Amino acid sequence: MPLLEVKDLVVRYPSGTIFDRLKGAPGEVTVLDGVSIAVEAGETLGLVGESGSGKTTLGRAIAGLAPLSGGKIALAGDTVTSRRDRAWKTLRRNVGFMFQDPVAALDPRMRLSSAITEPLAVDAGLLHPISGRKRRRRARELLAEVGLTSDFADRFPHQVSGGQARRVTVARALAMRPKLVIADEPTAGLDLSVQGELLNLLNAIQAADDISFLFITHNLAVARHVTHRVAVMYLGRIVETAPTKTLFSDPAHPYTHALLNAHSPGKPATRLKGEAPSLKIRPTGCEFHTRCPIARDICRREAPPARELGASHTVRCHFPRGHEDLHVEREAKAA
Ligand SMILES: Nc1ncnc2c1ncn2[C@@H]1O[C@H](COP(=O)(O)OP(=O)(O)OP(=O)(O)O)[C@@H](O)[C@H]1O
Repeated sequence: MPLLEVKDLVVRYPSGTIFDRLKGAPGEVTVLDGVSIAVEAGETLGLVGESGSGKTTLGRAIAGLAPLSGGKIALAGDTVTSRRDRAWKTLRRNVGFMFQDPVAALDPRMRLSSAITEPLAVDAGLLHPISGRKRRRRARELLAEVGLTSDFADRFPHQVSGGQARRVTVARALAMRPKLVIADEPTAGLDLSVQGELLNLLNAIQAADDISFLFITHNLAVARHVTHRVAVMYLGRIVETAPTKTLFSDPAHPYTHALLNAHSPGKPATRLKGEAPSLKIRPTGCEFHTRCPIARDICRREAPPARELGASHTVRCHFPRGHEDLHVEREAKAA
């Protein structure tokens, strides 16, 4: 059984004003549309895709920070389908979240010892508050775990560098001794040497405690370096999942292929051709057909089901690259 299993997850947010709704516009936008992923204990699953594809929303939903409109999240066998479930609290405890912007995530008036141990205080609640002494002791332990000296406990967020702030967010994510850490763009904005140090730290933490990571990143070179498997998101859906080596050597989905081409090693990253459609007006059939170089009629009509291409390799495409035998089957069905 995987540590984390997400099945058919749907997240919708209210959208538009009441006047838009009176004019017939939909009152909500579907940000995640039937997402399924699994993460094994001690595994790092990368989550890649263009900006706006829903990566952060998926991370937040798994950490219990976004409303669930459908589907389920199971962590170590405990299933959550809504915030009212008893297991939701267990989920919050067992999933640590490293926010994308560490400086914005830390309260500028809060000393780092309080910021790091805030999840403990929130979990303990007002009825059984955790003592200040315990919090300071745990803060010192956590600072040591992320390679910062205990004098950081008394500092404020503006008194630390970008790399140190990232370490503070790692410490905070580890406060509850989670089984899974969601790292949202953990290396963004860091220079190469600091990036390397942070990745080494995450690697050491994983090796010591068998923690699993969901590693959200734009940086495909980093994803290739640190992940065991990668899931590719497009418009709120997972379009391909594969072991990292397979994904980079034999991408099967035309979107994955385009994404890798836009991020060729040694060249500056380029934007993909065409604009991603709005979440409010989802294309019919395959969501990628409006930008896909090989789209055919069936792609405009029918959403492709998830298909197994090999060990842990799944794709949602009627005509996966390198699997022409499956194309024949699709074409015969279309005819
Ligand atoms: N609270 C919200 N209410 C309405 N729409 C939202 C909300 N949160 C996210 N969205 C929308 O959901 C979509 C996906 O956003 P999300 O931040 O999850 O994408 P992302 O892939 O993480 O992008 P980035 O890489 O830029 O962080 C975006 O169109 C965003 O505007």
